Amino acid sequence: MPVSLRQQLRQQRRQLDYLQQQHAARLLVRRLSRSLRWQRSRRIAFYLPVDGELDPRELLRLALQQGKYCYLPVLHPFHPDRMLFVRYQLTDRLHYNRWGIAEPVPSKARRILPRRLQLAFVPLTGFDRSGNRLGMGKGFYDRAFAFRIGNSRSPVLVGLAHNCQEVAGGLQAAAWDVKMDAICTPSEIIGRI
Ligand SMILES: Nc1nc2c(c(=O)[nH]1)N(C=O)[C@@H](CNc1ccc(C(=O)N[C@@H](CCC(=O)O)C(=O)O)cc1)CN2
Ligand SMILES: Nc1ncnc2c1ncn2[C@@H]1O[C@H](COP(=O)(O)OP(=O)(O)OP(=O)(O)O)[C@@H](O)[C@H]1O
Repeated sequence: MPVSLRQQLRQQRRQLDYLQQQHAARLLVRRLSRSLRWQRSRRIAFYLPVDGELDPRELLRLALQQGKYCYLPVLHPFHPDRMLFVRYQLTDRLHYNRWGIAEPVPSKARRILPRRLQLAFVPLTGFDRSGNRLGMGKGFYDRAFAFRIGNSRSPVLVGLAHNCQEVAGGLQAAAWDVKMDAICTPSEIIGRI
């Protein structure tokens, strides 16, 4: 995997200032909350942003208000390369994982199997127009949604990204890479949701 490309893209998103981040997050809500896919989905995975990632928290608040079931990624307490999805509600206490990302407590009763999600918003460092994604480099999302490489069509995977995260020349996909069904940036939705 191209370490320097990942680093370069991470640096670019980190350089966006507070107002640019806020503006991007608002455009994202406007764009996605109108979509039929959003309206039809009751079980949705979000993430809590770090490192300049496009901030889906406004979208998360809207989903909670609308009575949807919302889930966040949590690093598996015993398997270092696995990630769980855990239900989140506004009153929940969050804990910081080893990379400083806030997570709910992964109690068994609140977990959901990734295949039961209807829609998942996926963080990324880079994307191309074919839905290829470059992540943080640990393969967590690729492993969690590996079943989508077969013929499964659900959940719909939507990568969220700032415009500056587009890799114009395209990304080389590895065999294990799970493609996004769509990429949503503040200015457009690329692909079908
Ligand atoms: N907001 C958010 N949550 C997420 C992810 C994500 O990309 N964004 N993940 C998506 O997978 C998982 C966490 N994956 C991560 C993978 C690497 C690093 C990281 O910062 N690594 C160090 C160096 C690597 C190391 O320690 O060996 C670094 O980049 O400095 C952080 C999160 C689950 N939660
Ligand atoms: N389905 C899988 N099963 C086993 N290992 C996997 C799987 N998917 C990815 N990996 C491993 O994870 C490593 C990192 O993959 P990659 O660089 O594509 O991560 P990423 O998509 O950028 O990261 P992330 O999903 O954490 O944001 C690879 O070396 C690969 O061996």
